[in-house]
Amino acid sequence: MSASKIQNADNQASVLSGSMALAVVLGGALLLLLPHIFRKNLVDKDGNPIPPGPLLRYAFLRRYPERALHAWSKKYGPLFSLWMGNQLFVVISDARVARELYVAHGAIFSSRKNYFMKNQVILRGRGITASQYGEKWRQHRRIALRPMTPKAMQAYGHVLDYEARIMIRTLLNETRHVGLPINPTHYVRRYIFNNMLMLAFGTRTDTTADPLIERTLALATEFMGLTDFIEPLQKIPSYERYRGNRLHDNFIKVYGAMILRVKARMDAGEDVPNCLVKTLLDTKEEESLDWEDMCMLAATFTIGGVHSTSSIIHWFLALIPSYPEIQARAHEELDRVIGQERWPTAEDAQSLPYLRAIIKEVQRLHPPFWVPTPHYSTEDFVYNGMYIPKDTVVILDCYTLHHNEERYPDPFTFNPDRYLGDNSSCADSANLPDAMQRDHWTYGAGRRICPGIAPAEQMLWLAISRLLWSFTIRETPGEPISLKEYNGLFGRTPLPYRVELTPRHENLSSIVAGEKEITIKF
Ligand code: HEM
Repeated sequence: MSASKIQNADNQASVLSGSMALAVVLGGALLLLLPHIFRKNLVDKDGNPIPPGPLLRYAFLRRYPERALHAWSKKYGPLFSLWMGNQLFVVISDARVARELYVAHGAIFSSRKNYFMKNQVILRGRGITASQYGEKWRQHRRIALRPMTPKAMQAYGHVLDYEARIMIRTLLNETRHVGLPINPTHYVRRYIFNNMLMLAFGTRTDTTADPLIERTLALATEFMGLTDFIEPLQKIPSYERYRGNRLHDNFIKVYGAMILRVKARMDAGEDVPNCLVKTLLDTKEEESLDWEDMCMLAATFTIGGVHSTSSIIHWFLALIPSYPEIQARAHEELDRVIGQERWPTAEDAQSLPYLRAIIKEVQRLHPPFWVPTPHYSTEDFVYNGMYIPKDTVVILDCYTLHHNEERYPDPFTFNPDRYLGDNSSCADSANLPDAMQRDHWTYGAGRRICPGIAPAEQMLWLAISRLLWSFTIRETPGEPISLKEYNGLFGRTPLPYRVELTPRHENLSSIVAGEKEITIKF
């Protein structure tokens, strides 16, 4: 063999050994990566496997996560599992399974994962919503529920009534003075925000331009937007971590200042209405509450109520112009039962079944969250031969639950008729023994079910019944409202829109006139 041939053969051999080494390295890397790419199928000591689910692991679910969950539920059934990184998720898409796990076995499925961002950095284990199941959560929830008992809510009746009047009056004035059409966002948010301020702090804002509204809503939006990121990065300083710490400090600063103002009013002998903060100040020694407990409770209570409740009113206003025949039926019921001389009050709810059905149907088709706050399991459990290990995140797939054809025939159609004959409140409906009879799952389920259902239902009733009594609500010509798109990954509000509000009664101005806006100075 000539010297040059030998040289070529050597070259080829080294190229070959180079590519083999590369293949070995890549193969090794792939082997190491496989467990991070594909699901792990765990089994318990009796051989029960975890619920079936997709083959791959996911870092996160993109926009419209409900669509992916719905598709998977069709493929894998009403209880499936999903790996998000190294965390096992179990997804419930059926009413009976939801009741079995969340209600019948609530002692196992009522905790929260100790998420880094929301729980550890921002709320520091406080504020009910992110607290793990246990004594502190139980104690804080019991305290927060005090201003929302049926008796306490009766005492608030006139407050909610008053705020609904102010909302309609402001809308009427704006449509008159500024001209049509109108973006309802500010008005609806302020209505709910004032109610929440009364419930939490015994105070209100007297103008839509009050900077307090923007400030606290911005904090709430930031809270909802900040989520966890990859675990090793959580240990090192990062911008996200800085934002979480800053939000914690801002909660203390803003809500702490508001608590101190209530205290100053109480110290000055002012008759502060019953509210969460008054309860906290009165019982802080007896309940051993520290300053962070108080600030975080006030913050999450306010945040919990504002976005969720106002989002449903937004969806109602976005939706109703597309259904003139449904709006006409609601107007007919209002004219027949209430008439023109007065407008609906809280006491009229039982006499207006079609209106109540509309509100339930809006909540079914457009809840503020398709995936309510996840629960976390604290013991191993076997359901129907499927193993749910301790430390599993459990989520309620409300999109699939709310589009179940057996429970809601023709589920994608907005059809309030399906709720005619359902006289129960959402709170009572959640306690029905047959989960398939429950109206909807918008408020979650089990021991962590939303504690604010009673005020939320009353706020929704007063707002929606009075909007319908007062106005004909139409889409603005040339500005179609999207009912498919929405803002937010976890919370859902419609994209910004404007509607035309045409007063239905000559005496509307005199009905909403009268009382001056109350100013309560902090
Ligand atoms: C229409 C309005 C509302 C909706 C749709 C709603 C929905 C929810 C949902 C789905 C949960 C999670 C339930 C679960 O973990 O299973 C929740 C929890 C919570 N909500 Fe609401 N909510 C609303 C209004 C309110 C109001 C008005 C308040 C306060 C007065 C409030 C305070 C809370 C609190 C403190 C929690 C945490 C409960 C816990 O973890 O134990 N919510 N809400």
